[in-house]
Amino acid sequence: MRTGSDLGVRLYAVYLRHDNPKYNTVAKLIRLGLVAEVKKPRRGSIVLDPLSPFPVSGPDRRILETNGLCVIDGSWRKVSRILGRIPGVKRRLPLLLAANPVNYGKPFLLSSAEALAAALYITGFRDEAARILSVFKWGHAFIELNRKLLEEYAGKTQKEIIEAECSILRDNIGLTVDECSAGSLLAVYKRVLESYEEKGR
Ligand SMILES: C[S@@+](CC[C@H](N)C(=O)[O-])C[C@H]1O[C@@H](n2cnc3c(N)ncnc32)[C@H](O)[C@@H]1O
Repeated sequence: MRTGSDLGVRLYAVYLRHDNPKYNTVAKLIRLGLVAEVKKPRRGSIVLDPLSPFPVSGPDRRILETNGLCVIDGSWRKVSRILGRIPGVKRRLPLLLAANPVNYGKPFLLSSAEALAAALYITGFRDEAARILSVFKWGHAFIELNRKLLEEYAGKTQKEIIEAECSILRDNIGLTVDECSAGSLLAVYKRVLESYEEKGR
């Protein structure tokens, strides 16, 4: 079996063990040797944090190649408080929809496996993204559901990705041109996260 280190990108997880390991996506990826568990992110690695103002973008590929990619796996109720204290090159993902059975169709907040796969896809590691998703029964649905969006973001700069997200949100939730910026997108995503925290997912 291929391991995290021969996927082409080193994948890491800070695994906080907040939920049932039977249903946890990172627990499975660690078990299969596709992701290495770490106590804190490796120096210089990209850390996936939904509250970063900066989206993962094409030029991040070089950082992934040299320093790897890290996910912080915990309960959505607790993880936002913890994320702020974790060091690293923080990146959020652009707008995508979850395809896992718990949150199917819901925007922005993805399972750890989906988040890793999305970052890999956007930075041009499509085979690696497919490999990560292939170990879940529902994994293929993530790319199918998000193919158009992923293609729109893949290889683009942060500025281009923010523009793409703004036009999607303008069409779907009526965000106005004046409002649309990295900061206003972050405010939208913060509200999404707060609603998850309230519902206790
Ligand atoms: C909060 S944990 C929940 C994991 C879930 N229990 C599971 O089994 O996969 C999900 C992690 O994936 C990453 N993630 C998910 N959605 C993201 C987004 N929109 N932007 C950046 N990172 C995201 C973050 O590291 C986040 O802490």
